Amino acid sequence: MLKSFTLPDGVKMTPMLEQFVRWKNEYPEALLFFRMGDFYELFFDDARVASEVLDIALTARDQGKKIPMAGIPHHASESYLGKLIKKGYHVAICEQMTEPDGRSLVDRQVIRLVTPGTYLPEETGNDGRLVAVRKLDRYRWAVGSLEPGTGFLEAGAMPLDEVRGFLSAYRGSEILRPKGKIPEEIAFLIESSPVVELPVEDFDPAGGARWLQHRWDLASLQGFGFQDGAPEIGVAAALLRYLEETQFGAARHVSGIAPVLSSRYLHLDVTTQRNLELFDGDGPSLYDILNRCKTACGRRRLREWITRPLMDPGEISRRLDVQETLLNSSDGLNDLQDGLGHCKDIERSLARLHMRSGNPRDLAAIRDTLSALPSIEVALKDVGLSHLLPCSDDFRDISDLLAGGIEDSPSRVLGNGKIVRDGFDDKLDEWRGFAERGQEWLNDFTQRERDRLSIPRLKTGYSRVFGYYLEIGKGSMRDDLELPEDYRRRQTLVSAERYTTSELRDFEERMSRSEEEVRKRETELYGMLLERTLEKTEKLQSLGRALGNLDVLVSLAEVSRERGYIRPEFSDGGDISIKGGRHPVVEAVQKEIPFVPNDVDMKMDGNRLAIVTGPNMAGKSTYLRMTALLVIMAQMGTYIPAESAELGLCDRVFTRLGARDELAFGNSTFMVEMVETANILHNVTDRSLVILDEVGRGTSTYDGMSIAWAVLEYLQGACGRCPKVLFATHYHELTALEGRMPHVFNLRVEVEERPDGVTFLHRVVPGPADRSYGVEVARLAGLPRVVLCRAQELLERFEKSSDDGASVPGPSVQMEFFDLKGDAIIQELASLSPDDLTPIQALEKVYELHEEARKAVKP
Ligand SMILES: Nc1ncnc2c1ncn2[C@@H]1O[C@H](COP(=O)(O)OP(=O)(O)OP(=O)(O)O)[C@@H](O)[C@H]1O
Repeated sequence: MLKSFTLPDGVKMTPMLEQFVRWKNEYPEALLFFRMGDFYELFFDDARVASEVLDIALTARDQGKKIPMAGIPHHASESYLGKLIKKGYHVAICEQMTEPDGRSLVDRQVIRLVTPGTYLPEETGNDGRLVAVRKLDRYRWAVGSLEPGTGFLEAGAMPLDEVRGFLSAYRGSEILRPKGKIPEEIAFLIESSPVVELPVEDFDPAGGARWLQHRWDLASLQGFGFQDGAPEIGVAAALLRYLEETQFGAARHVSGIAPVLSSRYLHLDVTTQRNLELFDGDGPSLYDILNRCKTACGRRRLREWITRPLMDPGEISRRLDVQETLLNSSDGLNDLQDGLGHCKDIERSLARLHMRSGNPRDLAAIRDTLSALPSIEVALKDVGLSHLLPCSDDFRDISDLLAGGIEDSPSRVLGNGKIVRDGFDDKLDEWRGFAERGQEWLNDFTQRERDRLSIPRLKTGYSRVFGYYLEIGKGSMRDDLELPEDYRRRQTLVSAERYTTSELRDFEERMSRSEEEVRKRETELYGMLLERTLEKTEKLQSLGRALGNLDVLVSLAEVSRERGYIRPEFSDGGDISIKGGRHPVVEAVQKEIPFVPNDVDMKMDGNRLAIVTGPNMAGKSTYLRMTALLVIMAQMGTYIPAESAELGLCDRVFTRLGARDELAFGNSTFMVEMVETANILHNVTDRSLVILDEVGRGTSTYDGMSIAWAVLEYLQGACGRCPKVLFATHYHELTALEGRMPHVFNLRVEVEERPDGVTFLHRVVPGPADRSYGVEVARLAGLPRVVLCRAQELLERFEKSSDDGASVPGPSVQMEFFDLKGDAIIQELASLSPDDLTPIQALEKVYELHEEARKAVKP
């Protein structure tokens, strides 16, 4: 519980401070942006935080400096807000609700609570997202996500590994969860995210369903694909309610809910997304290579496509068909890129307008996009792809209205610059004309007064405090100067006197009225344009979605055109056959060395477990990753870098490649390696592709090799599934498994041995590698000569003693461990049913197995 805010000792309560304290106590966890004229002021601790995070001056409101204060100009508040939100702060915006009249206290109210997940900055690209998670029981979790920027709400119930994938896909989002201890299964995934704890009742499915039905005026949510009582509905309702509560209004742009259907997508768990560097990595990611999108809607959608490749061949084909059409028409592709270049992020603009953080520029963004629509429509029609966009006629009325109504570059803020175009509204034009003619009148008046007083240097001017005035410099104040009777002194300056007259006062009144009228009328017209636009929310949202999808398809086609990708074919079986495959990122980055294409051939009922050996640096990892990336790209429905490819659909890509993040949470490298391996072994399916790079490396050679061997054995048969596995290893002993185990085959990455060292050919060919060349690679890396010589000497000695079966135990000793006796004991153990044994029987069994095991270890 946060302590309620009280004024520090010695600070005198004033009406304004009373207002501050009241609002601060309503939102104790947020920094309070307290609007005072043209500034948002922060006080006390909030001011200290803001001053430090934003690097702005910390001043004080009172002479005793007991009220620390920091100010942010209202018109520049967005960027400051962004910095605070990025650091995880919540900000409550407390606005002035009445105009200051100099007499009574201005009324103030908090009108919006900005949080990391609900923040929609004016610049696109850093949108927040809300994610909610709730543990249902030992096996199931309910999760959901809400994109305030587009209004997309989804929810689902799923097992832990899928939840982890889901959470990792949306890492860094604001997480909503029921109050209580963080379930440790997901702790490492959410610990670095801003987390909001809500009462458990907020996640109640029945209450949530009732609320959503009422909210959307529906009798049931079954139309969205949710059964009555589905637990994920509670999560969805918690998300939407939180958004509405922070925005102080109905988020009308969230108008439905989609199920998270794990069977619809190729599942990529947290580790895989990171290991394959789909989005971030040390260098460019897959996203970076594929992203040629022109719009923020497209970039958002591309991320989604990469995170969730498809499982439906029909849907994949439809995406590929569009790209094929675009690739057959270079002109069409270029025209579409041009057209999309004029589109803005209308999904976000709509959301911002709904959430009251929008401004006239958001209407201009919608207008610009609608204006670009006809040219895109023509380009699509020319290539026969009209069905990809809603018809532009649907938007003609709103497009014309906005085109005629909104200035080219309207002011962001109402009442501070032009928003509505001249010629759009007679009344507005009239008042504007009046205000403009005012300047002419003032010029005439100035001239008249100069003539009347014979002071050619008499001036007129305007100050916020004193209004319009006539100014006579001290130098023009002749002794005989008699000021006309209607001159009233307003202000005395060192060098001049300022006056007003009744005529000037009348003018001032007329001017201020006309400015006020302009502001009023413009606000009315803006409100009307806004309302008319928001009436089209659903249509505009689907237009935004369609433009985003089109942008991705155009982007992918452009990359394929440039890099010579091909269309993958899909087959019903589960085989993977790729001819001349290339790694999309390595190929793009490594410009000076041509990428050596390689084949991948794995059969469901034939060779499906490849043991990939070869020296360090030969290209084993690259080959493994390439295979995974090509499968992912193909199922995203994009062309791939290869000569040809025929693929069966994969439902999961698992990878065990490296360990990074979790080290920070106290796990050793080996532990992380084993946890990830365990996850794979538990969840692998017939249609999974498993990429294992040097499993067992993190421990002693014999432990490591034993584990690697056992893992392979398990994947080969004991798991009861038949996944496709690529297993890169330096344990050459494992290559002996080809022929001993069905489905296992060897691949090696070739090198050329020369007298002066080795050359990496990066070519993957059948068969096992004969040795590691580790010492040669160490030489290439520049290890001191003396170390290299010693290493070579030791290597020869180890190899010799291994051959002799002498002091250094050879791998063959270890291999026997897995032989028949051990297997028999395991079989025996597995067949036991512990619950059916009496304690005596159990003890007897332990003695029996112990005896067997002893014999197996010491025959
Ligand atoms: N097919 C290829 N064509 C061109 N260059 C390649 C190819 N494969 C790999 N390389 C280059 O070789 C480098 C090393 O590759 P990679 O990391 O895959 O080797 P590795 O065999 O897994 O090494 P280690 O066993 O040390 O982990 C890559 O960074 C890349 O620059």
